[in-house]
Amino acid sequence: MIKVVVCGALGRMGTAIGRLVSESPDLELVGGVDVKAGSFYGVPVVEAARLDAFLEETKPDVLIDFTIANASVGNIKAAAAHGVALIVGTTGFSPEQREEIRLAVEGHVPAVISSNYSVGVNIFWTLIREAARRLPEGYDIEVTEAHHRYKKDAPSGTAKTILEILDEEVGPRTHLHGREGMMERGDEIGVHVIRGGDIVGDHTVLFAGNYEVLELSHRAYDRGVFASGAVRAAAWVIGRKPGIYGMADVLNLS
Ligand SMILES: NC(=O)C1=CN([C@@H]2O[C@H](COP(=O)(O)OP(=O)(O)OC[C@H]3O[C@@H](n4cnc5c(N)ncnc54)[C@H](O)[C@@H]3O)[C@@H](O)[C@H]2O)C=CC1
Ligand SMILES: O=C(O)C1=N[C@H](C(=O)O)C[C@H](O)C1
Repeated sequence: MIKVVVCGALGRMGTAIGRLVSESPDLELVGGVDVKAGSFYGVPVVEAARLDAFLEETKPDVLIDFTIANASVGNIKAAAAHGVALIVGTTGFSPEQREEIRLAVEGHVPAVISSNYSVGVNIFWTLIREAARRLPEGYDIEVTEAHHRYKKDAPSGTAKTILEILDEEVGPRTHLHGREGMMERGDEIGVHVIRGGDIVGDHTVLFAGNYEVLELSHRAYDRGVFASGAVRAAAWVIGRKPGIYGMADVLNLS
């Protein structure tokens, strides 16, 4: 059995992941970590300050982190120091935090890090790459994302990954976050963020040319799509060489 600890256990994603882990025949949920102690699915949730001691006590094989960027970096460092493999779904890292994570993980433990664990979004990213690569010059590009009212980071991690893909395929362009006032369109990529209600996660890329628009969209209807991808990654990561992997590696898309 693969022993799993979930960081952010009492959050929206932690709850969904904990349920799937507790129902899996191959995984054992040994506990959770959150800001306050509690319990979930019959196992303890310990306070964040007790993470090191909890890893020492329970000796999990994998830690799944869906928290918040500032907390996640420390959780990743703690797991790597204990030789625990990682699944990281948290978004909103700064470039400096990404570098801290790279240094903590590389050469120490295998880690899957992805801004989106849904199968559909991982295929969506490949379609965006393909469209950006094949379309001739002259198409204007706009990225839109919509999420629930409680989401803290903007733009979403998934939208940032979309921008990285577009930059790789069409060359780096300015990312213009919203528009207001008088301005002429240049060759920037417009980025637009919507926050409201209980929207689970919508992303759209528009390639607008003369007399035609190519629009690629993904819409998540339930967090289960992210949770099941993260749990699939947790089973996959065990026994891999130390280093950073993406969900494309788990799904064999690369
Ligand atoms: N990669 C993916 O597929 C997905 C990523 N996410 C990302 O996952 C993260 C969490 O999202 P939600 O579950 O919606 O947020 P949430 O706010 O519902 O849950 C986060 C939980 O982390 C806890 N937390 C904060 N500091 C902590 C610490 N030091 N140690 C342990 N727990 C701590 C909070 O108390 C909270 O319970 C966000 O960054 C979000 O963008 C969300 C959905 C899918
Ligand atoms: O916070 C969320 O809810 C989500 N966050 C991820 C992101 O920032 O891209 C993935 C998904 O869209 C849901």
